Amino acid sequence: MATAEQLKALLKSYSENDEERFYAVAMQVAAHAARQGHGKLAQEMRELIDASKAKGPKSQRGERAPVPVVQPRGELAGLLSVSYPKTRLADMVLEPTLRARLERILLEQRQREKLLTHGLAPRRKILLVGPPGTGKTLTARALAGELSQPLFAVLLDGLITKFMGETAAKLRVVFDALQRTRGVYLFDEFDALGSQRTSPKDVGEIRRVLNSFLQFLEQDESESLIIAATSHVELLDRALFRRFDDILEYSLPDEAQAEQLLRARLAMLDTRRVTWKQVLEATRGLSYAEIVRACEDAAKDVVLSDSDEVTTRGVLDALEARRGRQP
Ligand SMILES: Nc1ncnc2c1ncn2[C@@H]1O[C@H](COP(=O)(O)OP(=O)(O)OP(=O)(O)O)[C@@H](O)[C@H]1O
Repeated sequence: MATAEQLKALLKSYSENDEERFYAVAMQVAAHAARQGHGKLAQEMRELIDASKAKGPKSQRGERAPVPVVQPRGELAGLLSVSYPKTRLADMVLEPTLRARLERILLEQRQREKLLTHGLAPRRKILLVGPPGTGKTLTARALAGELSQPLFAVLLDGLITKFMGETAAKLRVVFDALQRTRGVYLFDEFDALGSQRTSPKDVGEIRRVLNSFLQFLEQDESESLIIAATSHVELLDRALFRRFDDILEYSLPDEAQAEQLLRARLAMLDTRRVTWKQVLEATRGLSYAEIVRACEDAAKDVVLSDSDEVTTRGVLDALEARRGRQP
């Protein structure tokens, strides 16, 4: 029989439409069955997998692909990119206070009518701060997924450099869209916009852009959730902070969080012989994103060597290789 972890991984890859992972886990289940002496069952499973694969990717089988409900057009197309994430908060490893605060935002969003009838406004303007790879973008995806709303990523680079001189006008276009189409709007790498007014690099343009942004943010009474994310909180002008309903801080994972992440990402493989203590020590100083990539590398090595057993050495090497890539 498949292990509980394998079943979980199977269900997760199915719900995320990750066909490749689904087949990989299914093959692991078959291998597991074979090792347990259920050769016939294992063979049947492999045949079912091969038959399904032979039909080609599901997305190309003439089945209806999900049709995006909204697609930015015209001027907006260069300013917003839309996606419809299926991510849930439960997919993230989060420090308990942070999880509670995100759940609070969701609760207020879900109960907005109730709050509004009592003259109360739900939290809507959120600032996320913390080092790269700690889940700020993933949070925006999870909030959109939980609320079944589209995620609009604001293309800040385009906004500032491409339309130099017209940036405030472009910002207005974004805020108009935000009013018209309810969704989760992510201003990622927000520091590009909100750099300190006194910074030497800071010429008039950035200051004007920042001021317009602050004004738009303040005036905005839409139903959309506005999320600004930055890895450089020190670059932000303090004046920005009071315009947000909530400021959430992200940090690198501690050992318990790293373990949760590693176990979840290696769930489709056999990790029974891994010495977690040693592995966890090696995760120190790495971000969630780096640990996830190390898991992918370690898992690929296992699969490519026709095994399903993760070794301590394998994970340590993958983590070390990721650390080597740090700037
Ligand atoms: N808290 C987390 N729980 C689970 N996975 C995570 C978490 N944080 C990051 N990841 C993994 O790392 C990837 C990159 O994370 P994300 O883009 O959200 O980081 P970020 O904080 O927005 O970084 P940046 O500042 O570089 O944009 C995610 O897609 C996910 O695979």
